[in-house]
Amino acid sequence: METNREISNSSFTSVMAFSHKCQQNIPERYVLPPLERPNTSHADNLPTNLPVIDLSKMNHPAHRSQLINEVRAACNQLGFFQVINHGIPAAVMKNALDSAEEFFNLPSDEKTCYASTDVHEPIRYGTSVNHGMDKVFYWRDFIKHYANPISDWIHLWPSNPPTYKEKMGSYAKAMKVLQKQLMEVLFESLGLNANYLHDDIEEGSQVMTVNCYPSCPKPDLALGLPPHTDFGMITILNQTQQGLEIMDHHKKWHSVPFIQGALIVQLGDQFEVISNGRYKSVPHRTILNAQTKRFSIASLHSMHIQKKVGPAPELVDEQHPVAYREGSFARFLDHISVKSLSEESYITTLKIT
Ligand SMILES: O=C(O)CCC(=O)C(=O)O
Ligand SMILES: [Fe+2]
Repeated sequence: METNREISNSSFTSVMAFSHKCQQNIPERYVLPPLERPNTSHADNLPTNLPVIDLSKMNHPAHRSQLINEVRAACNQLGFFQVINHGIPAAVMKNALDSAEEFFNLPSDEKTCYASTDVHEPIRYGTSVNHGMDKVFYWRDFIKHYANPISDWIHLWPSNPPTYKEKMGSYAKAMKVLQKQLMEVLFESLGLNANYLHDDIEEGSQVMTVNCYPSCPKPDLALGLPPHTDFGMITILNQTQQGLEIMDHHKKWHSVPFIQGALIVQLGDQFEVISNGRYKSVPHRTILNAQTKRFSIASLHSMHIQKKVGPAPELVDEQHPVAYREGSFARFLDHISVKSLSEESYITTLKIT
């Protein structure tokens, strides 16, 4: 019997392969309906002051409360901020992005051996197909792999380029440390103990999604990734150049500026539920560039996939009644939720109206 991996392997065409062939036009199925195109859906191209937070304040008792206030303001406003002085060496960040680029530049058959559409596979190479809208494809290739605990999974990660495991592995470990620090700050910003859910976070899941957005001859007609929210607690993102857009509470899109050395932090749906809706997960999407390829690495941190997540009892009172039912996010092995696209999103089903 043919396995899922063999089937998708034999019929798989990457966007990278298309982008080599398509000099002028893109295949019809990548062309979005006019209202979903990047330039027609209220994209805000004016520079905006999106929050940038200096994490070195974390280690100075005199400055920590200022940091907590900045994080609270950013999360109330957007569910998004960038961090600088986060302690991750520049070489670790660069090595991971270089490994991503080397991997995607490999000949097709070295990548398609990881191709699968089965979200249970611990390592998966693919192109984006939007959930439930099977006519719409998005202009990116990705490789996704489990990282927690890294010792259980790293042997499955690509062996070529030869330093991939080591470089991406160091980056994954650094992200795990950073997410714990961020989680403490985030919980404090909600008035919770910094060690809130400590054990659950320790045993939680970490998935690395490594994205390649090839240059696109018609960047106004397609998207790299559709609008979505990440389902987990937080996502930490490292990128080679600008391309991410986030949506504010007025449904206005903002381009996220590229800041050398910074990392992007985004709140996911699980954090929205735990915060009892005080903070909202941030809808985001990626736009394309006619000239250059863009690489990004999203480190997705969530509660264990089977764990039921509900609002923190400390955040429920008369002014803030329970806003979400408790539920497990097990169906989101693929990590992408669709809050901003559809009323049928999972988080909407948990919401108590
Ligand atoms: O590439 C980016 O900037 C965003 C990636 C992303 O949203 C994801 O992998 O979920
Ligand atoms: Fe995302």
